[in-house]
Amino acid sequence: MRTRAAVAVAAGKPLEIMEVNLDDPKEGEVLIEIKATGICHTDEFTLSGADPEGIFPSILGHEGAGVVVKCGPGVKTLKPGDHVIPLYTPECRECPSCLSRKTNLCTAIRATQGQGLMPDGTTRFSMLDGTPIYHYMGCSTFAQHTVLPEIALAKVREDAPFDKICYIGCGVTTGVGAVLNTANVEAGAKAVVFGLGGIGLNVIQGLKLAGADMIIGVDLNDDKKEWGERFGMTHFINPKSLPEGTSVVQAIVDMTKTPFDKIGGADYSFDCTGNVKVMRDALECTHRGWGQSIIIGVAPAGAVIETRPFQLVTGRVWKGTAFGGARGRTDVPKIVDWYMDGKIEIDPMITHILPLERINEGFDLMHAGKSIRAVVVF
Ligand SMILES: NC(=O)c1ccc[n+]([C@@H]2O[C@H](COP(=O)([O-])OP(=O)(O)OC[C@H]3O[C@@H](n4cnc5c(N)ncnc54)[C@H](O)[C@@H]3O)[C@@H](O)[C@H]2O)c1
Ligand SMILES: [Zn+2]
Ligand SMILES: [Zn+2]
Repeated sequence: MRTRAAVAVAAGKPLEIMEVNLDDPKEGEVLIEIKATGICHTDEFTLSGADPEGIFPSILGHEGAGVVVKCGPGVKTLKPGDHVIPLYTPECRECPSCLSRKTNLCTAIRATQGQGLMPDGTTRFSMLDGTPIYHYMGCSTFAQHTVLPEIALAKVREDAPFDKICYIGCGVTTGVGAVLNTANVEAGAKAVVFGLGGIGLNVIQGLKLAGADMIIGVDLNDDKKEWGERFGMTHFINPKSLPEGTSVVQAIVDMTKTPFDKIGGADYSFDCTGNVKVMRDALECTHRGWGQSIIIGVAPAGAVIETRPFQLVTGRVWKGTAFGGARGRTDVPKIVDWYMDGKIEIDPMITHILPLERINEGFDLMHAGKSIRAVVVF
């Protein structure tokens, strides 16, 4: 069939809207119609050329929601008409990683997904002249129709609006999941969130859901204070506004001290900036003996994190998380329920809605720091 897509023709170039060929789903694959897709920072990272694994031409996008149109042979758990959210972290429930119950990083299709291919090693998309177009993060949601393996689709309830729940395909789950799955934050905790963008705000609402007492947000942009407070942040620090000689680490340690606990430090911290210097501060502002710091941000190629080993010897823990530690097919439908039940918010974070033809404006808004999430609707 033919469908409409925004194609990333080369690194650093705007996306081009064009008609493309899309082949039928093969064994274990499903063809879906995308109804809405968010534009995430990671799409921008790849489009800019900074992603060493970026492949072109490709169809980017990994934060979508849509409807099943056609199932390939052997598909058992989905049927035409089902509402689904594509998963860049699939859940096969059969591989060593899935069976370990210790990670969400399913390895069933990892190798081909990283090469922009379906599990059989070929692509379903091509240009009208036959040139293959690569898949992206196994999802390629910047197309009106796309093909995914069955194990990379979460079936969700049919009354949930596509233009909101698409955000659960990455940003919401990453932020909320980092709190609930990776850090396992307990009620009463003191936590710090570095970077109050589309991910950090979801960490904040996850912390509120977990019952954290103190939620400190850190951002270089003062406009983010109001955004953070909107979702439950209790304190804000702009590192640029601290008194001369006070580090952000010292400021956080001081804020978290009590008459009983004169050591101070956060119980949990989250990096949502991708800056390795911020990651170090995030570790070092946590409490001696038990503080945990979770890395969510994606750093530039070749960047390394550093700290003194003594920080870990004295009980601090450094962790990272992908897709918020969520097992997609199991957890994503539950997060959709939380949204529909009003336990988490999405609507205010969708700051812009655009038609596919204007998708490049969504990237411009992100560069300018003007959007939390821009969503493309088909
Ligand atoms: N681990 C995962 O599964 C996963 C999933 C999605 C996104 N990400 C990554 O998460 C990061 C955040 O994504 P986003 O969409 O929220 O980005 P964003 O651009 O919307 O937000 C980043 C925020 O960090 C702030 N910031 C930048 N430098 C800072 C500094 N030095 N100190 C304090 N604040 C600073 C910015 O002002 C901005 O508000 C990105 O690196 C993205 O690639 C990771
Ligand atoms: Zn993303
Ligand atoms: Zn698996």
